Amino acid sequence: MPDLLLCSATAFEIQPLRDRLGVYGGRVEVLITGVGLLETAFALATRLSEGAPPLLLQAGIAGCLDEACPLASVVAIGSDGIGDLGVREGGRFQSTFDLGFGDPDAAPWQGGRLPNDTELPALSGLPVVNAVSVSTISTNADTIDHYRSAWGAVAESMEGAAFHFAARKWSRPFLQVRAFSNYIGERDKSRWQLRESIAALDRQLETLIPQLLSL
Ligand SMILES: O=C(O)c1cccc(C(=O)CC[C@H]2O[C@@H](n3cnc4c(=O)[nH]cnc43)[C@H](O)[C@@H]2O)c1
Repeated sequence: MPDLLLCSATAFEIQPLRDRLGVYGGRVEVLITGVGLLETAFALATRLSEGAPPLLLQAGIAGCLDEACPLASVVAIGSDGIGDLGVREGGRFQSTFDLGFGDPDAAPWQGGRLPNDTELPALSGLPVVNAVSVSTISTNADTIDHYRSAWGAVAESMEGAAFHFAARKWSRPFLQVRAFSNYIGERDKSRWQLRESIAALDRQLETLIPQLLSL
């Protein structure tokens, strides 16, 4: 059994680390979950039901909702949730919880959110920000404003909430780290910093993983 399960949506996002995985002598297992909440939830449930490692880490790129945060900077996620599960009607978004489906405080939910209330975000030494997970990448200004105001979101990904949900269900210490590849709503891919964000993520993982393995 490894000491740490490192998951990422795609192999590409953590390729530099995968190339040197041997340095951890079998203590770190990599799980490539696939893109999006559904694939991530299924991959994690399948893997964790075979025996959950004592520490869970998710790493990847993300969109950034705050232009004060530089691209290629790396953050730890304090809280995540599903941003687009519900209905948008008359310019107003209502979540499935708002519509009366499910209990927003039934575990692993807490107020309809999936906070990381372990010590790991703070221990990482990274800026801790809130995130929102979506199935449709945001390009609409009203939607982006809603994620900023209702969620306090600074990061947008397509898998974080599935990871927080699974980790909270299995009661394992967990940490989600994200490097900003783009500002959300930016459609000009030449302005994205994919290569730079993956390199920055890798530099953080290089110090973070030994730190987590020493806990
Ligand atoms: O083609 C596009 O417009 C496009 C926009 C955002 C992301 C992609 C990807 O193919 C990457 C998917 C991957 O990266 C994470 N990610 C990165 N930026 C964002 C974002 O602005 N909003 C949501 N997710 C983002 C995501 O977690 C995926 O795993 C293509």
